[in-house]
Amino acid sequence: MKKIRIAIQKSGRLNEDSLKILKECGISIDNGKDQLKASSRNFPLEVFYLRNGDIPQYLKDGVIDCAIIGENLLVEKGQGIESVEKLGFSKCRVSLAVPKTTEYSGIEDLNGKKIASSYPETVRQFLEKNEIKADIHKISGSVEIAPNIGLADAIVDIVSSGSTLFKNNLKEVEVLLKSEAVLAVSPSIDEERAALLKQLQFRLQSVLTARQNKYVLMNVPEESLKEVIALLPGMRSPTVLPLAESGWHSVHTVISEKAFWEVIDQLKTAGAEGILVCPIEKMLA
Ligand SMILES: Nc1ncnc2c1ncn2[C@@H]1O[C@H](COP(=O)(O)OP(=O)(O)OP(=O)(O)O)[C@@H](O)[C@H]1O
Ligand SMILES: O=P(O)(O)OC[C@H]1O[C@H](OP(=O)(O)OP(=O)(O)O)[C@H](O)[C@@H]1O
Ligand SMILES: [Mg+2]
Repeated sequence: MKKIRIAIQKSGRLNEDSLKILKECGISIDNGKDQLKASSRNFPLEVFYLRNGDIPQYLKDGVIDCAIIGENLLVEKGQGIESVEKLGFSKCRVSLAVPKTTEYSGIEDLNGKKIASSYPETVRQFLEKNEIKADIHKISGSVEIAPNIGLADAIVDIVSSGSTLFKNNLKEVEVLLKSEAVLAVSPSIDEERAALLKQLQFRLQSVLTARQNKYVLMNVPEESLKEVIALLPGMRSPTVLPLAESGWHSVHTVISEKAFWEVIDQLKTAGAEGILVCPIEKMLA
């Protein structure tokens, strides 16, 4: 039986969360230190530990079937590679920044300027779309230093908290794209492995949905029951069980975390007490 070959980043921003999500999918990986390839004991899967930046080419060549990579790389190097699942971690944006002291009134200001970036293709597409003629200077790291040493007038790089820009006296003026970790698939995946990919996706979806939802339990007096149930944006409808003390009920439901914080005060006002919020491990459609 064939195994599906998945690439994850060897070390860096994506490594830990990629291994974590596979583990939550119930996939155990025999992971020796400094190993570049490992197999799963309980799922027909082989893991290849590679540089994030090299992964799109491996996918195109068909030597791996799928990978967890930053979505931004698909714009840079991923023509023909499909992203089949957003994974919700490593959220960032690719932005253009200029020195704080530069007066910036709009994209036209970039005409004739020099832009340093590790993502030249992303910059090229952005300039072409906006009909700007500027020089692109490719550097592979420490991009934020470029304007300070006179190498460029602007930079395009990844921004998350913005603290690297801040420390280098730069300001973010354009967001080129937003990114998060995704499951990307080789255009030449075969049928047998595509079926395994579907199984993997099903597991990933159940983990991702579970992460976004909470199991909520609360005690509700008889007179508040109708009002509380009306407030709950549940899946189908909540479970209502009697408490040992008469006139009281235990109400159980699943709520998306965001929605929960919106209704919590209303639930308390309506008479709900002893509200417990528990994580869900898996949620199957
Ligand atoms: N500061 C950040 N916050 C959130 N996500 C980030 C941040 N920096 C990068 N990322 C995301 O994580 C991915 C991997 O970034 P990282 O810097 O670890 O690797 P890389 O520079 O692409 O390197 P390599 O090719 O060496 O593996 C990026 O493509 C991007 O999608
Ligand atoms: O907005 P912030 O939260 O400051 O994050 C942005 C920084 O994070 C990334 O670098 P990373 O730390 O991955 O180092 P690298 O350049 O060695 O990849 C990116 O290249 C920025 O420099
Ligand atoms: Mg980086």
